Amino acid sequence: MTPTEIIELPTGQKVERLFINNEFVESIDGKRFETINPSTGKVITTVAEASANDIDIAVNAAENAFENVWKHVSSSERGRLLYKLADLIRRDLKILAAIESLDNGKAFGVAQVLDLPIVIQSFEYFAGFSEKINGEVIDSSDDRFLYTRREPIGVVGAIIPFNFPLCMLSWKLAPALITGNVVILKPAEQTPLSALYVAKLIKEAGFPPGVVNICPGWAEAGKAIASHMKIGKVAFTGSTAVGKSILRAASTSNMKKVTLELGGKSPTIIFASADLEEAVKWAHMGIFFNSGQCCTAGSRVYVEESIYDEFLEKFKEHAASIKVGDPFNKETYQGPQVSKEQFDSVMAYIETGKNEGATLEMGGKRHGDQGYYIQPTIFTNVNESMKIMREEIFGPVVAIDKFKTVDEAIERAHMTDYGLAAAVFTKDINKAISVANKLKAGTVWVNCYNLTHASAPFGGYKESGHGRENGKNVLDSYTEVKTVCVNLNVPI
Ligand SMILES: NC(=O)c1ccc[n+]([C@@H]2O[C@H](COP(=O)([O-])OP(=O)(O)OC[C@H]3O[C@@H](n4cnc5c(N)ncnc54)[C@H](O)[C@@H]3O)[C@@H](O)[C@H]2O)c1
Repeated sequence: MTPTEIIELPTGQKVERLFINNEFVESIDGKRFETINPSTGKVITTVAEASANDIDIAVNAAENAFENVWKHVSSSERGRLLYKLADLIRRDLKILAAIESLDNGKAFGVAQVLDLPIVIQSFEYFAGFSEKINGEVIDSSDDRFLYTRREPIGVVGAIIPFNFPLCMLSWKLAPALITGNVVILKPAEQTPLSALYVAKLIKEAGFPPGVVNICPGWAEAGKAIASHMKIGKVAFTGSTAVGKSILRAASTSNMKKVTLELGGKSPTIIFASADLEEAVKWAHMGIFFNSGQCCTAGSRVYVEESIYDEFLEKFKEHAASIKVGDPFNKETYQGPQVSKEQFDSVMAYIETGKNEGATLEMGGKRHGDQGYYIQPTIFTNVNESMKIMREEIFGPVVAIDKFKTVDEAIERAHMTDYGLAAAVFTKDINKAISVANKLKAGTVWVNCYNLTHASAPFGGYKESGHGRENGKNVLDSYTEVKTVCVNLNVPI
């Protein structure tokens, strides 16, 4: 199957325009941009590019759909539509995994068994909240009758990154829709295709026109969403720098609600009491999964001194045994970086690491002679004043160092502005729980890495974010709570 055939399947229609009001339309100014296959560097296709004017049109369509249709659709019907969408995604799982792999570069096999099941789980988990999003009656113990209502916010903006295009789409759409909101979603400029394929499925599932609008574009479209006066909430996932600009835009426009899922520089702590084989396997997954393009990437690994040499040897052996290459090859685990810009940025960090005096233990070079592949790269002899230990690299680059005491491990784990995730490896349950409880991170994995669940809150401490996604509490961030107070002394 050629890339073009994948994009055209299954109806013959091409998914390369803006999806507004359940129609695929060109942008107002006719602008288009290229989306590139990162494993070859060649253009897959061009896609209509949303400008601020297109966002305005989408917001008006969404507002109209909210006021005239969606507001009046029952919660159970909203749940039914989400279940239907999940079924259609399950039906077209291989096509979606192929598009994701083609546009992003992630391994096709991994997209099938990890990304797509997460997407389906998200839609089904939140569909299950239909008829369960209720207010409450409050006993005031006086002459008042108090109750609360949970109402949708209205038009919600969603801006997502390139690393998990479909997962991030589902984490935003599912809670927004089940709570009765309408959505304008902007996929990342590097990976617009899978969201547009989902747009076709949204129409097929029977969502009314205007309820979901998908507008590919660049920063201009994102800025238009963040500062739009009719958008009541923006849910953003991406870099901390852009997250800060979203917060500023929200505060200087209409004070829209904001949730931010941002970057990380997550520590992995491996104690001598760990199962070494398991620790090697999971720490590898922690950094090299998705070519290191994970917000949670375990890019700083701290190993207890007594097992450091053995761990390093085994980790290097494991890294060398993992297949890097064509994402459509069944054996492949690590594909290319998503774009030339990301490739150049990661290679520049590798140069910085060398110049800062870290020891390059393995990798550090381009892999192959086409596309944006980078060898799995390991640095040792590092310290927290180095740029490669402080900044998010977003590539297959890990820094490994040794520690002597628990306190030292925790102290060094905290030497970062981020706080998205952390991991602890030990067979000592008391140590595992005590260290996990102390770590300042939104998720702490014990003897595993990168496992998420729709029912578990996900988000960051410190500069890794604002608020949480997933879990039942995320529904609060998509609803307004209204208190109604009735004076019982006035007969009605
Ligand atoms: N915490 C999480 O849940 C999570 C998950 C995935 C990725 N991330 C983070 O995402 C980043 C990588 O993704 P990226 O490079 O696509 O991030 P990015 O911040 O460059 O872009 C994210 C999105 O924001 C848009 N955008 C860019 N500039 C904008 C602006 N000024 N105003 C509004 N929108 C703008 C982009 O077009 C894209 O759609 C990493 O920092 C990673 O850690 C976080």
